[in-house]
Amino acid sequence: MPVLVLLRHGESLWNKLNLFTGWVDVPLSEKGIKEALKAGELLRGLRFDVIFTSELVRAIQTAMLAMAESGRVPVILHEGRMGEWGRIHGEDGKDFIPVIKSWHLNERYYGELQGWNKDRAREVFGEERVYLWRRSYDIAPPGGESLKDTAERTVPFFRERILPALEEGKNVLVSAHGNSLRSVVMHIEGLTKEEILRFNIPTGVPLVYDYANGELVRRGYLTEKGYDKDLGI
Ligand SMILES: O=C(O)[C@@H](CO)OP(=O)(O)O
Repeated sequence: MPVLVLLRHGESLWNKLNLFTGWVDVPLSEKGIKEALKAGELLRGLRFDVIFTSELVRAIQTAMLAMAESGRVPVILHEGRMGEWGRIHGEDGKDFIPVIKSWHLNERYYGELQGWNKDRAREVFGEERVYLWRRSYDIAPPGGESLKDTAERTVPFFRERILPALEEGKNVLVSAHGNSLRSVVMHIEGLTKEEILRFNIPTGVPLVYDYANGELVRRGYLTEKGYDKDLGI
């Protein structure tokens, strides 16, 4: 039975500084690197056939680090000259996992909030307003994307690229972001606008689904103690 794993990147250097990040392309912190390696350890029993990541380095790093000790080598499929010159020829190079990057999986574009400290933003704009910008379905931060706007690019990508891979029987890892993954989970689980307000995904904890008879069935968050089915909403 094919498996879908959704993985929010480990802590980034801007998560650590409590700054709104969005499309600002910052790397993982040391804690984030450890979280990614830990996720990889937990996922060791699964053999992934394809990996999808956003175009942002924190998601790419997370996927690569998680796969570091998997016994197989994740290889980014670049386009253009990089793609031509990076082609694999020898038989020995066969055991790789294709990594497909797409901006469709990028974090919500945070517009004018990118670079603001989250506590400072609450002081200036008020607790309630900032909460709605961050967690509501259709209230967009100034100049940025609401979750609904984000879903307009993540969900078609999910339908057109990720679901077909599952239908082909492939095990799929998706390494992306808090809000881009919230929009995907909202779609998979059919969450309401009220439920999505309360839903957030922890960094570096794999959320696992089984794909059976055209349906995704939640196995839950994979932790050291096993699976935890509770989405916390
Ligand atoms: O800053 C961001 O890009 C995101 C994820 O860290 O913020 P939020 O905590 O509002 O989801």
